[in-house]
Amino acid sequence: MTIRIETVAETASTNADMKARARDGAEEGLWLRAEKQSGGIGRLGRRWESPKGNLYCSTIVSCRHEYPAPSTLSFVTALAVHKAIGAHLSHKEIWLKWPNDILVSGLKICGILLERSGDAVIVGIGVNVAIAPEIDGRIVTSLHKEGSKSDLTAAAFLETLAQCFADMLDLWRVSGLEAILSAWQQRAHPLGTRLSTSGVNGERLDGEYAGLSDDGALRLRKPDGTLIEIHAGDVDVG
Ligand SMILES: O=C(O)CCCC[C@@H]1SC[C@@H]2NC(=O)N[C@@H]21
Repeated sequence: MTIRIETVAETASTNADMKARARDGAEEGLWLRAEKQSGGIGRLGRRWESPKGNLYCSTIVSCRHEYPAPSTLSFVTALAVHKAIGAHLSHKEIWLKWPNDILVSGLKICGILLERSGDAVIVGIGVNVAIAPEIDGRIVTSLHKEGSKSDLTAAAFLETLAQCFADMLDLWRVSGLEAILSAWQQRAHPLGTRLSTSGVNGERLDGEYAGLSDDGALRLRKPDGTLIEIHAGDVDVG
């Protein structure tokens, strides 16, 4: 796959732009990056603060029935971001948190948003490179705060990320979901970590992390010992 990166100074949302490009026949390998976004979109209809200094980018993945389910691209993307962050913060503990969060020093450092567009999936990634804006009232972190080179730019980080993403996409297509979920679980916070989940209907459930199911659902051990599977929603550590 040939990687091609296009950068604009500002747009509303790189995901929205990539959807339009997908309708015009954009091909895999294309990445759109904006130096800032005026209408960045987060998961569950939230806003994504997008000041200059951080990475805002989107790419496109074509899906076919012989590949794993499109929704599992969230694990592929999280693994790619994890690897790219590891390349710039080699001495830090970097954990994956279901469904597609990356935690550095226990704090959120990026956001991933997958959107369907016909037979393709638009993968949107925001990474706090230089600035750590408050996300939903939570303290978050950035690559600079965690000790990356202070001159690391969003553009340079995307060069690393686009290659990591191409590698993980290959693993997903060639070795399948089992290999991806196994790699994901090796990089997740420890088994037994206390989690608090909020489902789509707002219902909260507390329990301990007990790994993933074969299709990528979150396994949660409730205080009474029963095991449940979570297929959608948000998860907090602790
Ligand atoms: O809520 C989240 O955690 C996901 C945030 C995803 C933000 C990225 S920034 C690049 C792309 N364009 C958008 O409008 N959103 C995604």
